[in-house]
Amino acid sequence: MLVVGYGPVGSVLSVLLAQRGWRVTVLERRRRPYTLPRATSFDGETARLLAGAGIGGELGRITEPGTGYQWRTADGRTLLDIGFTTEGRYGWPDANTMHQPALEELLAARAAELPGITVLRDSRVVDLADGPAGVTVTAEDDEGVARTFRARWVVGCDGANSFVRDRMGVSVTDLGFSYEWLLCDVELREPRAFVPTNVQLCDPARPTTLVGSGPGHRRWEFMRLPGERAAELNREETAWRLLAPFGVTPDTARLLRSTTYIFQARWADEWRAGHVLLAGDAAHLMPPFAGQGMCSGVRDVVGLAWRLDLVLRGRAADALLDTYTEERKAQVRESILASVQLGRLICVTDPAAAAERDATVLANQRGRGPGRPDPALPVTRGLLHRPEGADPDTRVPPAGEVLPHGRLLPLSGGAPLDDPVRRGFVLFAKSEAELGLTPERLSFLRDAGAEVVRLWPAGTSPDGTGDLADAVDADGVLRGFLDRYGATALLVRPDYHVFGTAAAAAGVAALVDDLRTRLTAPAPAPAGRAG
Ligand SMILES: O=C(O)/C=C/c1cccc(O)c1
Repeated sequence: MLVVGYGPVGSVLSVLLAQRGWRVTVLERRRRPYTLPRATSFDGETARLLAGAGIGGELGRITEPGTGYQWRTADGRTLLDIGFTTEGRYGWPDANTMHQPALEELLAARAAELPGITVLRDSRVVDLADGPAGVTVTAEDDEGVARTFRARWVVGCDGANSFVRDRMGVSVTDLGFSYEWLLCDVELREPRAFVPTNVQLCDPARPTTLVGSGPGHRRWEFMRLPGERAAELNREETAWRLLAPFGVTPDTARLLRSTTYIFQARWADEWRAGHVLLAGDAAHLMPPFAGQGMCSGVRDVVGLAWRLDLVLRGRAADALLDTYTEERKAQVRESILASVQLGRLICVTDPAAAAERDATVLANQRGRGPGRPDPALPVTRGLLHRPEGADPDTRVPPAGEVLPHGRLLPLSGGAPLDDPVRRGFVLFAKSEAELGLTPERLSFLRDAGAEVVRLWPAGTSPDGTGDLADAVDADGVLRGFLDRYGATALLVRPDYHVFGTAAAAAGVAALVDDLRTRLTAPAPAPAGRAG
């Protein structure tokens, strides 16, 4: 496996593959880790996915939970007020602010613990050729010395200006929604409270964003006004002048960086061409207003890692990788559209248009403003179970939904068990459910790396084997989820999206058989596929 790019997305992918026993070479063009922040936070579902990369124990140290996200008019009225909880649906705070270099350090340390990951810095990919058996990649160092690599699969996590994407020759859909902002990252010299953590000042005189970015760090973002020159904004004096009204001066803060950045709203139309795949910013870019850029990249590689693992182990056909583009592109498109919608409300510099926006939002408000998109969007197409007779283009809930976090306790009591979903597919079934799984179906599940976990009601202490196959659903979350859908069993994918549910033994058999069919189905027809 070869990964191009060693930002958070490339490192999470490398770790997830190495955890599954694969050798991964990473080619990174920078000589040294990039020490400046880009993303400032990740949501609770992304935190759970990052924990799956083995850094859950350390996330609390490098993050600070966000308390909320408030939008204010120029005269201080509240347009939107979203509270974040520290006990989110996915077992982590809803919003986790961070200093990105700290996250990257954590991931690099995790990668170093694992055998199988080789990170080659100062390696700029200059050529890439796909063939029937795999990909040949050439990289050059700063002196122009070239090295050639061969890999069965290559994943381009090489950012907005992705070489891999360009070489794949895929088209890009660009919504043309783009503004330039000045980003000022500061380290505060003294602790200071900001309530809520994230604020949008919807002032047409200067749309401004204030966000937390991890312990001791914050970011201010200032929109470039019509007629204002980027070169003027890019001066350090400008940053200090704009920060001063917020009490941020050289006496109170250190300016880590100030730079302008033009956000965009676009996605690659194909994320796979033959043995080459895309993830993260190489595949999509979005405005920052819902805090979903990096989170989407992490979701990409979580969805990719388990698919690649099954394909590499010969348990799934290559065609499974086409469901990656199908699912992720649809999800990311929703996140981009939602972020653009927020951006259209924020990036307003005409006072009359701003007054009209304020009046409209306030009139419609009744406690609700323009909503933050639910970060954990369901998968709506791709690798999902559809009961017999169901419309093949329609999702049947809860298929596709993201499973909430449920604490599992060992039958003998004691500390919660490690989350089994991190390791692969899991068939969760109520302890009293008749599963009727034949040895042949059980053997398919085992070969696919799937576990079967019988869920006992909270408060019970039944006799059992005491292993992971039996667990107490400590807070009733998972059994409650099953009850909501009238199900006795559910098959969840390694990315926590529900594959499907069943209400009786026949349904469980159908669920397992459908998974097998979908994993092993060959690609329909090669026509029209690049690569
Ligand atoms: O986490 C959120 O909901 C929003 C984060 C955000 C908003 C605006 C600009 C940013 O850089 C981050």
